[in-house]
Amino acid sequence: MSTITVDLATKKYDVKIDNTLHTRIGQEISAVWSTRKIVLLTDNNVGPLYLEDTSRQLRDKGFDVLELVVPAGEQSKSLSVAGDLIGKMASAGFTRGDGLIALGGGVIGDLGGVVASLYMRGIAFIQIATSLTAQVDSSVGGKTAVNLGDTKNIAGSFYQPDLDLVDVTYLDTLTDRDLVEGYAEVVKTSALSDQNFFEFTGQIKSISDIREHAQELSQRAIAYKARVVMADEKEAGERQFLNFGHTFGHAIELLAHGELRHGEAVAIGMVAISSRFEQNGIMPKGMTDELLSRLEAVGLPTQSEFIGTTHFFDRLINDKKNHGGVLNLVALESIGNPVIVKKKIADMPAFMEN
Ligand SMILES: NC(=O)c1ccc[n+]([C@@H]2O[C@H](COP(=O)([O-])OP(=O)(O)OC[C@H]3O[C@@H](n4cnc5c(N)ncnc54)[C@H](O)[C@@H]3O)[C@@H](O)[C@H]2O)c1
Ligand SMILES: O=C(O)C(=O)C[C@@H](O)[C@H](O)[C@H](O)COP(=O)(O)O
Ligand SMILES: [Zn+2]
Repeated sequence: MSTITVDLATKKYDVKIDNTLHTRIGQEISAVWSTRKIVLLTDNNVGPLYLEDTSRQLRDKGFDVLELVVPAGEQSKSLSVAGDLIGKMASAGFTRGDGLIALGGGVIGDLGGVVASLYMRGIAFIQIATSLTAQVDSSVGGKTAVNLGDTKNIAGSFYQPDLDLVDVTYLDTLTDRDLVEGYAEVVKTSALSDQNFFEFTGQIKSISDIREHAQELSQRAIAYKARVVMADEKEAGERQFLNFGHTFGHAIELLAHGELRHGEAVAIGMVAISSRFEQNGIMPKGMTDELLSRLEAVGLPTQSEFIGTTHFFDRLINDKKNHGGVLNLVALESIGNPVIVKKKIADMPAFMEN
């Protein structure tokens, strides 16, 4: 088992990575939580696969489990779904000393984090990450959020879990499309992190390579993300780097109205911003091709007809790196050396053309 500790000013928790954790859920959770009422939140894809066994393990340790299941997919990251869950918890008599466990991918983690942070102004929270996106990225670092209309992650909080369990065995039941989506975040992290990690993603040539190396990819991605989050929990500075490809990615994700997964949109966003910065001399020649080869090797999309449209530019205003009409865009001076480049939103159409 490998353990990466996220040590923050007000909270310290472990991310445990091991392929036997799914058999030891009760043991791992009872080691950090006293017996209490628990919401076990999942979606209707993960539920039929893992809810019964997870619930049983928790009950065997004396926890009182309320299973709550939402429809799978981004649509469940909404204030109305969060409100519905909070209502169900209140009806079931949940109190401040109780807890919520998110058993699922990034949607369940982000939604569960919002609910845990709002219920009675905050109850204890644990993540069991079942998708690659959740394992390599979303379950670590405490960003929680729901979407509102056509704005992505607009309502949320920084709310750290007490424990994060990452077991790659769960990926056996994940579809290739959902696996590959998560891999886009791994490519992102490897480029931000260091040459050695970037060379490692350069050796991943197929979906079966991702599956074979999932645990090492997770360990490396989590180690990098944990370091960044420990240095800048609330995204005042270097945590913005984790948003590489996301300013364009989130805009494309929304304009695609559910046709693109988050990671797919991020793949397109990384390529689009890199090729602009490469042409402007901010990123070195050849780096966009390096990213492209990694993304294309596993079949990720790398282009979108939405880029450069009026709707696309309109969406940039909701980026959290928009400070008074100036965007903090993430570029890479070299692998392992991300930088922030400031651009006025009003100048973005010209930036994309020249
Ligand atoms: N908080 C963060 O730091 C952060 C980071 C990255 C992404 N995100 C968010 O995460 C979301 C994307 O995450 P995702 O790709 O995990 O999406 P998701 O949670 O929708 O999971 C993708 C699909 O896989 C299914 N699934 C999950 N685990 C499974 C398993 N083990 N077996 C079978 N099916 C399984 C889900 O039911 C869903 O249909 C987006 O909303 C994105 O904005 C958040
Ligand atoms: O953890 C972070 O910080 C990230 O930015 C990770 C991203 O991969 C993730 O998609 C995040 O949810 C984006 O957040 P937002 O602040 O741009 O909404
Ligand atoms: Zn992301």
